[in-house]
Amino acid sequence: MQAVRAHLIHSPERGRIERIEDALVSFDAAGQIVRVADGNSAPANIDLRSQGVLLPGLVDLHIHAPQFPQLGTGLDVPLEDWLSKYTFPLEARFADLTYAAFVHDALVRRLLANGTTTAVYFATIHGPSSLNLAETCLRLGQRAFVGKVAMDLAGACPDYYRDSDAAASINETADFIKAVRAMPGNDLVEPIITPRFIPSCSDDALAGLGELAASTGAAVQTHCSESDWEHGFVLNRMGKTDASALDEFGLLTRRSVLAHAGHITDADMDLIAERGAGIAHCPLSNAYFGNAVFPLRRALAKALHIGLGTDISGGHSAFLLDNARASVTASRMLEEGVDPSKDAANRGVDASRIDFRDAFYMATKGGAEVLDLPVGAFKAGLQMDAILVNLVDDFGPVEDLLQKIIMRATPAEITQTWVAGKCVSAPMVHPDQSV
Ligand SMILES: Nc1nc2[nH]cnc2c(=O)[nH]1
Repeated sequence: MQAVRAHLIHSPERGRIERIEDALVSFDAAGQIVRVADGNSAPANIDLRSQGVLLPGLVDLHIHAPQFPQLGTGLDVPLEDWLSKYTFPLEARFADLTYAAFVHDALVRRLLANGTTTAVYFATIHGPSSLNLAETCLRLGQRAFVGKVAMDLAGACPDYYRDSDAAASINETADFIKAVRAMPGNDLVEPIITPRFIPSCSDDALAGLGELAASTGAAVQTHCSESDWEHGFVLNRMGKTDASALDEFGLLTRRSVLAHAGHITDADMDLIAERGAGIAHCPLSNAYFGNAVFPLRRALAKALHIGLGTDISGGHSAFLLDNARASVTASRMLEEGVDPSKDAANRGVDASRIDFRDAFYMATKGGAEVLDLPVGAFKAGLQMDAILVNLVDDFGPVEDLLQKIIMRATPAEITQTWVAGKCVSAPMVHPDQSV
């Protein structure tokens, strides 16, 4: 048993923030929290009270690992052109395992340093590079879901970057699920079935992957109603929306993560809520590719499971808190409207704003709920996944600390990252002093 003494802030339920001054968090060898008690109730192994405040680790629901090399660039064209101009050529380079391993190592270290304790990844179409990403997460101690990307539709995908046919998409995904589950000592990484999006997959591939989800119980991730083009393309091909088509293919389950979902209808929201599927809200990426602002508050009011995603590299930041604050900003723009030539009364959508409390919940416990993972708060039975935040230039009352962290903390102010009871990143600590 280990015990960490620290000041804590968490949001065990949406809308409720709890600050616990001087707590003792005790956890077992598997990282499971056994007790949260008063700071002086028992001896501590580590005392972090003078070094900042401990928050639950950040849960990033949507990352394209192979797009890390182009982070911050290429956002000058719409989604459909961005894929063929920049993204497919870059992802195709991951056939080279040496290159893939180099990028994966850099990315996972960067995300851990930025406080991402749980990451949901799209890898590439290649089995070996996808498995290398899963191995990298396990080696560096990041909790993760990793998906080998399935995309087989000739004409929609370039010949140099696609699965040879539907059977290859299905069989290679099945092999990948087995390989990840068989990684020695794997208690952190799960495979996730990953049809890229409906436009790049044949009906046969989607149906086969849906059957695989049922037979393996694996989680599912895909893009859903992301942009006008994508939403319209699916309506045209399927005669229905992404959400209802995914449902018919068996791909809309309690274990599904739908990225973006900016154009879902009210009926889609009801269906997603009924299935218990979750949404990865990616406000930075949506500003470039989404053509609209996701009606987040309306979706939260329907009790959908919603967390946040960086969408590296559709979003230009590898720091989830940049998306937390962007979710607040985007909601304010939706509420107020964006076109000053319209009069104020008709400019925006009433009752759309969220604030830092909702953003904090989505970045932590909300993301955990989407994944049905025992993380996201400090409570007996949950895992000890946490970040130590040491805000510099903090002069105000302690009541404002969380708001300041959510709205303006930098990656450098995240000074330790803990996953499953182990400190896996302490970028500001000299190796000689590491815990
Ligand atoms: N943002 C984003 N949307 C997609 N839709 C299909 N592929 C992608 C991708 O790589 N990024």
